[in-house]
Amino acid sequence: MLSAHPPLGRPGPHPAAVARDLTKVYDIEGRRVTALDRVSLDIRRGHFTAIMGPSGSGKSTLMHCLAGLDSPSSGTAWIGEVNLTELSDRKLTLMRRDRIGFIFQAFHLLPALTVMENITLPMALAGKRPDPQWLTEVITALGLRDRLTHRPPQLSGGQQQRVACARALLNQPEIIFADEPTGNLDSRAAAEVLRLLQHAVHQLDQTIVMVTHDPVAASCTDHAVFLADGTVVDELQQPTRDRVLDRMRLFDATDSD
Ligand SMILES: Nc1ncnc2c1ncn2[C@@H]1O[C@H](COP(=O)(O)OP(=O)(O)OP(=O)(O)O)[C@@H](O)[C@H]1O
Repeated sequence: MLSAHPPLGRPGPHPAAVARDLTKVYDIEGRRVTALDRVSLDIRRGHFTAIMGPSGSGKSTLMHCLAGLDSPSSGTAWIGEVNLTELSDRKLTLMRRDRIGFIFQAFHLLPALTVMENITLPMALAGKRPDPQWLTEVITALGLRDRLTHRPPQLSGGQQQRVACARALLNQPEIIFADEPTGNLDSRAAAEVLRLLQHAVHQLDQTIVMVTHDPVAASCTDHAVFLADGTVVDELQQPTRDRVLDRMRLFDATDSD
């Protein structure tokens, strides 16, 4: 299960996740669609990484392969030292449950459960008890102390996404994958969720990978990776909104060529 992967040559601690030559080809009624074409990438531990690119560029496919939600046609994905492509389905399920956190655009909370029950459910299903001190810290950091007995339908979208963030953080996963986490929120609620994700990375040492279309969201990250046609075409360190917008305009220019 443990195997070394070739380093991309960057300094720093062992990456939280690694892609090497990840390729994903879909076959739709005899028509082959290459969603990922030999993508190699290191996700740095303790960093906030954005995955950006035009619609259909392969962002979700890359995230799903890195998170063990989908299997590549060829190439390898690691979480820490574990090669996902060598895991059985059962071990992959345990890996996702125990070591990976997820935040989705549509929150995916259970409406009949309270906020507290939603936050603690994944750990309860894994037969684990949260560390009480950490639970309090997460609930406080996400501003949910007064909401714990509420149910999701009683909350705004921003509040629901904060519950989903708390649920993802509680297990202290090695890495959190967030798929358009601000896609359903107005700009104020989005800014709040992004601030909390930044806080989780910089104060709580969490690693987060976020797929986003939004240059403002990308500007909250430490590193933006740009995909086009299933390949990595650019990366920006400490991206600002304007630099991300400039990069996105290049895609528009290429599209209209
Ligand atoms: N299950 C699937 N079956 C067939 N083709 C797929 C499947 N999932 C994705 N694709 C194709 O793979 C390519 C990449 O899709 P993907 O969803 O990863 O892109 P994306 O960058 O996340 O797009 P968006 O920003 O619109 O969500 C697209 O051409 C898409 O049509």
